[in-house]
Amino acid sequence: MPPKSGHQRAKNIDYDEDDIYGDDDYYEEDGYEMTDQDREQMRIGTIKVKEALGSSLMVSDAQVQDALWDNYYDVGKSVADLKKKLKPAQPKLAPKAQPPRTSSRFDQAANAVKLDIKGKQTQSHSPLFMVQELSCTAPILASSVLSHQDDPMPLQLRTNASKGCADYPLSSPVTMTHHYDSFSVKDFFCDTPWCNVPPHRVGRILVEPCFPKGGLLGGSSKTSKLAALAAARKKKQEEEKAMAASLNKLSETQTEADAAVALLDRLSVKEKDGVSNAGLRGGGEISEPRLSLSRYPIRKKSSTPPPVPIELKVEIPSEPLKVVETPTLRTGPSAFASVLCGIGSTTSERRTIGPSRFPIPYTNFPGFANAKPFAKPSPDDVVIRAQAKGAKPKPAQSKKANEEKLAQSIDKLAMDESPKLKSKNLNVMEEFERSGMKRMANFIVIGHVDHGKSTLMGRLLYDLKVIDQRSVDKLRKEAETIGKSSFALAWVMDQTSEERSRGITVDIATNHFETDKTRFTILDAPGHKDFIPNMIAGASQADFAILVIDASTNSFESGLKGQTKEHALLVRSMGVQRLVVAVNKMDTVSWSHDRFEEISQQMTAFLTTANFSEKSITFIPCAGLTGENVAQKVEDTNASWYTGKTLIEALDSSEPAKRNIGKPLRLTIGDVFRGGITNPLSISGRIDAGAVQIADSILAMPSNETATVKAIEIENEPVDWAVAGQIPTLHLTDIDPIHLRLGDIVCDPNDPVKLIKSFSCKILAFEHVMPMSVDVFRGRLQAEGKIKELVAVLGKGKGEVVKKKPKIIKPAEAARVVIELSRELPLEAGVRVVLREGGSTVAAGLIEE
Ligand SMILES: Nc1nc2c(ncn2[C@@H]2O[C@H](COP(=O)(O)OP(=O)(O)OP(=O)(O)O)[C@@H](O)[C@H]2O)c(=O)[nH]1
Repeated sequence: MPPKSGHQRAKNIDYDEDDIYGDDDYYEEDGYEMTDQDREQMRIGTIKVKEALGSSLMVSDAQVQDALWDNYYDVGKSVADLKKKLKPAQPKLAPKAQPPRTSSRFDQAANAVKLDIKGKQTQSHSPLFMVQELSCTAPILASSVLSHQDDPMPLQLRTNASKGCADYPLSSPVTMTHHYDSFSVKDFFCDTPWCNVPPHRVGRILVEPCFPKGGLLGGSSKTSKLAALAAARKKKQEEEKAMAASLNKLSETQTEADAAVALLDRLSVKEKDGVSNAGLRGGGEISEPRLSLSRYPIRKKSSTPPPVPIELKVEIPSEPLKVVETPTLRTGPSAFASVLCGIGSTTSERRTIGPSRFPIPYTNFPGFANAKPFAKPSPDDVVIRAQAKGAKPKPAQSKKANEEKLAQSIDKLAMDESPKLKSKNLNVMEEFERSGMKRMANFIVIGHVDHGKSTLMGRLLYDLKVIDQRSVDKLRKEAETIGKSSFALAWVMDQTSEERSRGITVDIATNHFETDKTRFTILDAPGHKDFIPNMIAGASQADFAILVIDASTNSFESGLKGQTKEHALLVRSMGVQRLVVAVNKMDTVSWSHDRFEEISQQMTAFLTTANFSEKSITFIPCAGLTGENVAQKVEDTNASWYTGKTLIEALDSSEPAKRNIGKPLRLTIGDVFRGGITNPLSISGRIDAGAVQIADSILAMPSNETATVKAIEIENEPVDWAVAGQIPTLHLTDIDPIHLRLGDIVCDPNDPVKLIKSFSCKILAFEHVMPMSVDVFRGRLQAEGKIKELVAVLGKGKGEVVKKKPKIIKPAEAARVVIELSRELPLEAGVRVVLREGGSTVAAGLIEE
């Protein structure tokens, strides 16, 4: 039978729903049906409890069963419970107020529980609290706080030792009935099993340190030092204690010789009235022994008995111990000191000796007092003066002259690290003519983006065996891996990772090939409008240009609106006169003759208006991807209408550009190389005019710094000289790399290019031009500037003045303008510049005298 109210409650905490439910939702009423086994246990238990209680206590069956229920049928506990419960109530002691400092953590926890209980009580008038299970092996407080709103019961605290605690019977298993106000922490824990554990069975938890103690093998040395200090203090205290104890003992047994000896070690006797320590050691009587507790540790008593008992009378001072003065440990004077100073051996004697006891040597000699040994020059001085008289007098030199001489000598000391370059003093013009070398030509490949410039050049190099099959296969494989297999040939020219990943050319790429007649340098320009400045830089080095046009439907037309026209205009502005127009991708239009004709006509019309002469323009149909009509004739039957030249043949038949070899050196720097082991600093670029040879001195502008040409290479071959039209690599010395930048001009130091900030030039307008801000490009050199003045509109043919001081120059008009730069640039007459504004080219110009 369940307890009278039938309220068996259990705290039902669903941790997952912990946050969802409020406090009241935690407690759930479970109806509990007693099993047959319960009933049988209850019956037997009731009989046993009643037997145990005997007739002394009047107890009802219900009470017994309540107790048994509460104690899980434990007869002993139920008996104890009932005995306690049915005893007349003891007057209750008021719980002691615990000082806050001594309250244990348990107390604090219990207080917290109490507060919690109080809080709950304000909601329900008489809650029942049960501390259900307390494990004694690991005393963890498992409290189940149960509330029952409908049951106005007084506060009950019920404890129960778990099964494992049967060995430790509770001294007073209780069912306490208190009003909640009188509930105290002491009551709360009074019957906990661990309170009654015999001391000898109380276990101790030893916490092993996680880390080794400080010391040699690890840990902080700080700990070990502190430990050592503490140990030293402890030891000292023990010693003092031992000393006091031994003194006490000594006072009782003064005659014990070994005790006296031990004590002697702790005694320090002050020297008094000339009585030395030696006297004490000699066994004399000690008049005033003083203890020096700190200096002399207690000597361990020898296990062997002393051979001769020494009788000593030791007076133990009755007064408190005083710390005595440290005995003087100074030794007596050495034999040498005694002889020299004639001092007695005792300290007192020494102290009384004054300076009079140190006689100054030689003072007894006659005339000592009047002697003036330093009045005359020393024998050494006499000799030096005599030598000085014999030497010739030096001419007086001014300070400045001395400094100059010193500087000269330092200059002589300075090591010339670079071996002096010897010039062969060649007549380069004669050498060039005598060499019979192949014609040289640099051409720039221009055209709208993706019209197939790089592919065409890759094919050209491949067909001419400049690159081998293996390299092309490798490029094709690499291109396939990123899904751009059609770009494999283009990658022969586009070598940077950016160019390959983007599939466009970014900067000028150079390569070389040669035919029977000519050595060609390819300058592959980017087609994208963002890289026009790079294209301009390439154009400044070109003798002629290949304009690549995509023949496929709509591509040609979109190119005309894009960079096809702009590039053509720019190269013309840069002085390029000859143009090979490669009508590319003819395979995409099945080698349509009509398409080729259409493109040729439209382009001729445009190019002639851009100042190209018709006879200097050649149209070649080709397909760079397939290689048709590049190096080999096209075999496609659809192309039977074409009987003209291949692209290579067209290039080879072009007239070589005129070379200005006889003019002063002008080289535009196209590249600067640093960090080579044998050649730490090199530049490359096209020689626009003049010639250069090894050991020549050159001047870099605008830095205005000179350098020496250490060596020259053309197409990786060492040479002694290079002339206009070639693109050599010059290895330099005697200059800091910071003075050399792309676009700078290398010139003859005897005939340098001037730095100018303002100039007059003839321009060809591509857009409307008026007084405005422009970016001025001279190859890769660039500076901000302003068109300050529109001087005149010029006739296109002869350049005569058509209109003075125009307000605006229309596209395709020629004009003379004055430009002012924000900074100085190396510019001179005959140099071509490009004027750009807001990302588009507005005009190209030729600087006038
Ligand atoms: N069908 C066909 N496709 C071609 C031909 N030539 C080039 N292409 C393709 O055209 C695309 C662009 O070729 P590129 O050589 O990179 O063009 P590009 O003019 O050098 O491009 P940018 O240097 O970025 O201006 C590639 O996918 C080529 O495979 C051709 O003759 N026929």
